[in-house]
Amino acid sequence: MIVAKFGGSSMADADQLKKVKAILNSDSNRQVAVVSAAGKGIHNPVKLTDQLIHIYDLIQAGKDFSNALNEVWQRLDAVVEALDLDFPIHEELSNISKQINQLSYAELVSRGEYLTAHLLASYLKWPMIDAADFLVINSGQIDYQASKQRLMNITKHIEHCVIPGFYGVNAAGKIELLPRGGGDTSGAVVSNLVNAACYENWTDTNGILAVDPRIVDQPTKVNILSYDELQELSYLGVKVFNEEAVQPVRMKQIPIRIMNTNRPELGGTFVVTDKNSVDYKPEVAGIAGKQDQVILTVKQYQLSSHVDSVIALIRLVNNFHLKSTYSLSGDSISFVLSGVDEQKDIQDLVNQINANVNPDNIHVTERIAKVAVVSEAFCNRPRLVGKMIELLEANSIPVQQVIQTSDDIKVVFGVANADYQRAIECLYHEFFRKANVRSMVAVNS
Ligand SMILES: Nc1ncnc2c1ncn2[C@@H]1O[C@H](COP(=O)(O)OP(=O)(O)O)[C@@H](O)[C@H]1O
Ligand SMILES: N[C@@H](CC(=O)OP(=O)(O)O)C(=O)O
Repeated sequence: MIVAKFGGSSMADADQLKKVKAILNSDSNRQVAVVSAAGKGIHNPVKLTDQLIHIYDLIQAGKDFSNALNEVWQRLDAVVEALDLDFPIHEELSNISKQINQLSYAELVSRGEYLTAHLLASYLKWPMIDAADFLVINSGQIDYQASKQRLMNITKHIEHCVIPGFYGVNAAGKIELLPRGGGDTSGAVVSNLVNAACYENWTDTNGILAVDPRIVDQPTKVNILSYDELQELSYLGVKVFNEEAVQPVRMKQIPIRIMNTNRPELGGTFVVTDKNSVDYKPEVAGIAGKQDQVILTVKQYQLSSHVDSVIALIRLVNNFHLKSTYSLSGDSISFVLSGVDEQKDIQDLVNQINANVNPDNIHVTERIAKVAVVSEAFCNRPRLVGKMIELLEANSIPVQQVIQTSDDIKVVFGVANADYQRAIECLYHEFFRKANVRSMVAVNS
């Protein structure tokens, strides 16, 4: 059995739903479709989820929300009309309208996936199984045992179904949302619950691309990834696959395929349980990054042997809820921090470190971009990092910091914000464009 998750871009309008139907019908193993709320598309510049959040905000502010609500209704109605569905959309919408002032944030926002799933189910003539009837989420944690039991009870005699992603139900019986982008996690959890042979994730790019397509025009697609590589790239912000969606499928060693709903023939990115079983292994799996990072280096004589100080430092950084990567050497620890909005934050953190750990020295470098290269090859190609630094410096991009994680899967280079784009282009050119030419020459000779 294949679980196919379709992201918002695949559910954006009637034309997209036609493509989804063709994909599902082209393989009889695709028995479960997990869907996100209608996303951005040619006719709709705003995601349905964001439209519903806007309505909730208007209600809370006591403002008129009738126009915003009308836009949502028209959008959904247009799909029903175009596909000639017999789903009672007006009844559903008027039920929601009647109680809209009493709905919680999660109840209102989850109606995006709920209604979108109903539209697809009606189009396919498959049953729709509401995630609120089986997916148990307590404070963000999935209860696999309870969810499996409930799902098995519902699906005993069902061959196909459509399931809305992004939400479930908590112990108190209330709708609970996953974090934004959580549709990927729903698809992964359902794959786990039904022991899927494959988890397909359908989106609007040709798979995982070697770099963000907003930085490099039409980057090459990555054909094969390991779970670790995918997890790292997702953690680094490769938006196409949610970081939290890796673990549920990894637990059961279910392969993942990330594919383009608009170009299914391209085959997408395949995430395999054992990358060693595959012949073609490029040096680098992907490149990702972010600007406006802060590097915080704390120096103290023989720091690495003072475990209490190291733990205290990590805890202090965590208390600030900043996303961080760190590397520890004999006398110092360096953190690359994301999400530092205010100068005040960093000063508070420095003050707390001084008060609690009293180190020899603290050094802060701001306006840094992190450029992260993900590759399983780092562990057996130790000179690869040096080659990358030489390449950047030969292109007049000074590398201010290098952090290599202890699992040898990722190297993060700190460069000036102004050099961000060029650093990514330069690494991409060397490890993907030139590598492609090299492999073509090898094949042809
Ligand atoms: N390395 C990358 N590979 C593929 N897509 C990426 C990458 N980095 C950023 N993206 C962006 O992620 C988007 C897809 O993610 P998302 O909007 O969540 O899709 P969906 O609506 O299908 O769930 C792409 O349109 C692309 O702009
Ligand atoms: N609709 C939700 C959940 C989701 O995963 O959407 P998408 O698959 O379009 O990223 C959101 O916008 O966050």
